[in-house]
Amino acid sequence: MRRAGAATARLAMALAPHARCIWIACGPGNNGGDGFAAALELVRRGRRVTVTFDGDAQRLPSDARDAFDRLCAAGIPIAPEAPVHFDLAVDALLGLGASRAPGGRMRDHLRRMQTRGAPVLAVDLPSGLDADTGQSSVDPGVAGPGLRHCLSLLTLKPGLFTAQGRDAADVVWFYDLGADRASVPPDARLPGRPAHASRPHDSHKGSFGDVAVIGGAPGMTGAAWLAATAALHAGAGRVFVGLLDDEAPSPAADDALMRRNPRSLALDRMTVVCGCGGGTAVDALLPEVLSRAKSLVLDADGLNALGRHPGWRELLQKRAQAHRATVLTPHPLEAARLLETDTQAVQADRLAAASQLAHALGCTVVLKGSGSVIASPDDCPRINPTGNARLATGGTGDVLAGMVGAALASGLDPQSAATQAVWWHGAAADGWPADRPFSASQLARQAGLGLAPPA
Ligand SMILES: NC(=O)C1=CN([C@@H]2O[C@H](COP(=O)(O)OP(=O)(O)OC[C@H]3O[C@@H](n4cnc5c(N)ncnc54)[C@H](O)[C@@H]3O)[C@@H](O)[C@H]2O)[C@@H](O)CC1
Ligand SMILES: Nc1ncnc2c1ncn2[C@@H]1O[C@H](COP(=O)(O)OP(=O)(O)O)[C@@H](O)[C@H]1O
Repeated sequence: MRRAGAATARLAMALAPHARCIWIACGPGNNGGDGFAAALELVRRGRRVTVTFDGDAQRLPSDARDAFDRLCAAGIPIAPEAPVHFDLAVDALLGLGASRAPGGRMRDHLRRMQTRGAPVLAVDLPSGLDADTGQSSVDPGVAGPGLRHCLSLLTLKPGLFTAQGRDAADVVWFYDLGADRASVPPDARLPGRPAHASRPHDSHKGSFGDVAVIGGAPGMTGAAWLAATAALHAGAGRVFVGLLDDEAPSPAADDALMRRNPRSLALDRMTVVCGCGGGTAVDALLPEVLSRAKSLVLDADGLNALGRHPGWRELLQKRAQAHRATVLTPHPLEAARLLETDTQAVQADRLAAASQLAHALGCTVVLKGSGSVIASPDDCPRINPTGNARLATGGTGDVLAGMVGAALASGLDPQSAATQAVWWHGAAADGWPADRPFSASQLARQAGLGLAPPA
């Protein structure tokens, strides 16, 4: 606890070096104890603190009680009220032990921290955030840049990076408390920037694979063109578009895209991206696609078709037995349909939902949304750390499907292809110039990414 307190104090001083008042809001458990220890350290270093305590000193766990006693012995009072002005707030109300939504004075304190415009540093976890799932019992609201920080102790928690976690925690710092946890298996991994490998000079378009996009039913052809454009810009060798609307004209998209009758495609030799704007028309082709595609990305209406025809899931299992790569890219509603549940249940535990689907269907699953989860049957799930709410606009999922297709076509295994494509897709949105309008069609042309070529 002393180490946690000292680390919190150091970070507080770095975040607000000229703070005239640091408010430390302490709760009834060891998270509060970390707050007491931080307050003591800050006072030792000459900082002015106001400490509030929402709990009962007689019922503090022993380490927290020690820290509380040391604070009292140093003559640091517990303030009856939160300060009117503060330059930094330290949220040490609830950490891992939060068992219900904060109420009463604790809730008022959290609201005060969120609305005063001063930065907030949460110790270990933002109060009310579930460490495993990223569900928050407190509305995290929206904060400006640099206003929310979380110092995660001992381990990084999955909930900081998915669902509501990214809004609640925002900037995540990590201190391992000096403990060696190398032997503890992780619940999830955070992928870093994928390796940037250059293409060998001695390569040709056949070296990077063929992608065929099958989708684009009447009125929805744009989705298929978006996926195809993204696949092309992401580096696929050749990209074919098999529209389900025979009559639709080809837009003035990239000239390099090749239009084909979807029934004439050599599926066995291609990476097929199926479902983008497919409507129910995709149903007529899906069994053949599932049976024959060399590798497959199933998105949108392809996933919905699978929900309507549970018998076709067997074809996915057969693909797995034949070691044919398959990646499903559901958003939470599509995942809910496949799991026969609702969106709320999927969002309540995104890691579990993605893993359950991956196991049930024997393929890699990308559960999209803030902190996309990538799960494969026999691998630790990944939580993608890139991306932002710019992506919350129509068509960006089609772009992702095309990017995953290009990555698979280049020879990457499904888990790596999905992880790398999701990473670059998010990174493109993160690096988007503030003065440039964002749209899925613009994004599709930025899909040129650092996808590593096959080993
Ligand atoms: N190995 C560890 O577990 C470590 C724990 N540390 C700290 O200890 C924290 C966990 O401590 P605790 O397990 O004591 O848990 P917390 O400090 O999160 O709180 C648990 C207490 O809060 C009460 N409580 C739960 N929900 C409440 C609500 N909504 N309103 C009011 N009271 C509520 C519980 O009845 C219990 O008394 C970590 O988050 C971290 O800050 C760190 O010092 C580092 C090491
Ligand atoms: N708030 C957000 N933060 C990060 N990524 C997001 C956010 N909203 C959407 N995305 C990403 O944008 C894409 C949207 O996909 P999807 O919902 O299928 O849209 P569409 O069907 O319109 O193409 C996904 O990759 C998703 O992860």
